[in-house]
Amino acid sequence: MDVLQGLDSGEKYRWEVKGLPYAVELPLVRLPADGRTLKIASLNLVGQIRLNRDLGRLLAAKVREVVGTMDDVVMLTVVEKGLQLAQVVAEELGLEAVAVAYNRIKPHMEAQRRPVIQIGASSITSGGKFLALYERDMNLLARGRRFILMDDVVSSGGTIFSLADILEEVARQKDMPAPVIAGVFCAATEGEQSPLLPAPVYGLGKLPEPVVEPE
Ligand SMILES: O=P(O)(O)OC[C@H]1O[C@H](OP(=O)(O)OP(=O)(O)O)[C@H](O)[C@@H]1O
Repeated sequence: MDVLQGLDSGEKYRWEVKGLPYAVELPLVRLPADGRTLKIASLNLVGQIRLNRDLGRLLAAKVREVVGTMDDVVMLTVVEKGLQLAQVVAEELGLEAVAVAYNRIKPHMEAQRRPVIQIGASSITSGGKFLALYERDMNLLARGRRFILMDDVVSSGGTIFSLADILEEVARQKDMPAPVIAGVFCAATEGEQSPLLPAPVYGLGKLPEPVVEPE
């Protein structure tokens, strides 16, 4: 069964996840990266209702197993491709809200009048980017004692490092103790994970190492 319904053309990677009763046929795509071309299996969960639901339920079970009670935990996630997955996980865990890092400062954040944190980041797919956190999410994070970081994919770890930096900055601005990250959760890890990541990474499945293509 191809839950992506064969809507992507071209070569595919068959992605299998323990506990998921079907494999997912991911398109292999080529990305520009520092003057090179990287070939990756593209997991894009945007708009994939069934896949987000099924992966989200599995991931929520993993969070419960690792983190235990959620009473003191706030989830921090990041736009764009991880957001629908985070929604399902949060619903499964009974959370009323999660903190979200946006990819830019937006007008409704009233950055001239209210606190906003913006930091640089990078990811395998986007290269250089920005993450922005605004007042409401800063205040939500300030209620946490432990934190979990949630994304669809962890590859170079650049996005996760920047989410951890955001948490540190919230702690600094809110005069909180150093943040305790109880785990990093994702649908898939890609390639080898950096040993410097701020917490253990719990992925449901693995994506193949990106391949540098010859010029
Ligand atoms: O471990 P990394 O190398 O940081 O890669 C993983 C990140 O890259 C992708 O996001 P992307 O930057 O493409 O942004 P988007 O989700 O807004 O499209 C993905 O959704 C993760 O957030």
